[in-house]
Amino acid sequence: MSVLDDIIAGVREDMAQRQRELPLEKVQERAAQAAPALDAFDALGGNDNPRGTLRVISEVKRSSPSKGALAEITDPAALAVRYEDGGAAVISVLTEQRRFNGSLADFDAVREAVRIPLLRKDFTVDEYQIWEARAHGADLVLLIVAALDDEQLRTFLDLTHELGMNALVETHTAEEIERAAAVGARIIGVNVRNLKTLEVDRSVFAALSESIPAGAVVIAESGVRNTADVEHFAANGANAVLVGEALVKHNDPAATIAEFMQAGAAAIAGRLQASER
Ligand SMILES: O=C(O)c1ccccc1NCC(=O)[C@H](O)[C@H](O)COP(=O)(O)O
Repeated sequence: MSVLDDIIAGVREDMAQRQRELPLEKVQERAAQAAPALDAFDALGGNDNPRGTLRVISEVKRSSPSKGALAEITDPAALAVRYEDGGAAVISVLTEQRRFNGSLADFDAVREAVRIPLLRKDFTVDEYQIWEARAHGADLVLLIVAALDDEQLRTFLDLTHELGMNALVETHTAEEIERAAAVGARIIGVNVRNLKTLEVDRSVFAALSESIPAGAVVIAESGVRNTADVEHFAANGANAVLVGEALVKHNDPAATIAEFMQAGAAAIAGRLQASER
C-alpha cells in the first residue's frame, strides 16, 4: 500500500465517523447558511494579464508523513494572521488528523481570524467533504488527481464550482495534467513531492509546467526552502507557490512570505522580458 493509499484509508474511516455524527443533509443546511465563498482564482492572479506577481499560499501544517512533527502551532489563528500580514494570497489549513495533526477546528479558528481565501487541505474522496468544506467557510478545496478516477474528478470539480468555490487540482505527472485539463481545472498544482513515495524532486515542476493549459493558474507545491527555490519555480512558470514547512518553522513567517513574493516577482519579470525578446 502506498503512503497516499494509507492516508486515504484513514481519511475514509474518520469521515464515516463524522457522517454518523452529522449526516449530509445537516451539512448541506450549514453550507447554505455560510457566507459566500471568496474568489480564490482572482486572489491567485487568475484574472491578471500578464501575471507579474508571485503569490504565496501559506500552509498551517503541524506534522507530515515525510517529516513527522514540524511545529507545535498552539494557536493556528495567530499564525494565520501573521501569514495574512505578510501578504499571503491564500491560506491552506490541513484538516487531516492522523498524519498531519490537523482538524476542522483549526480551520474554523483560522476562518474567524482572516479575511483572505482559505483552502481546506485534505484528501478529498467523497462529495461529503466538499459540502463540509463549504459549511466551514472554505473558498478552495484540494482535488488530488492521483486519488480520483475521471468520473470523480469531474463530479467533484463541478460540485465545487456549483457551491461557488474553486479547486486546487493537484498533479504530479504529464498524464495527470491532461486529466486535470480535460475536466476544466482552472487552478492546477504540480506537487514536486511524490505522494506515493514521499520523494521530493524539484525538477518535476519545470518538466511539467509548460503542459498546463494557458488560462489556468499554475501552482508549484511543496519543497520550497528559500528564495532560490521560489525563483526557480517562478522562472519556470509558477504563478504561486504553496509553502508549509519553511513557514511553520520560521520565527518570522510574515517576513519570509514578503521575501518570497519579492524574489518571485523578480524572476517572473525576467521570464516576461525573455519572452518579449
Ligand atoms: O508533506 C508530506 O509529507 C505529505 C505526504 C503525503 C501527502 C501529502 C503531503 N503533504 C501535503 C502537501 O502537499 C504539502 O503539505 C504542501 O505542498 C507543503 O509542502 P512543504 O512546503 O514541503 O511543507
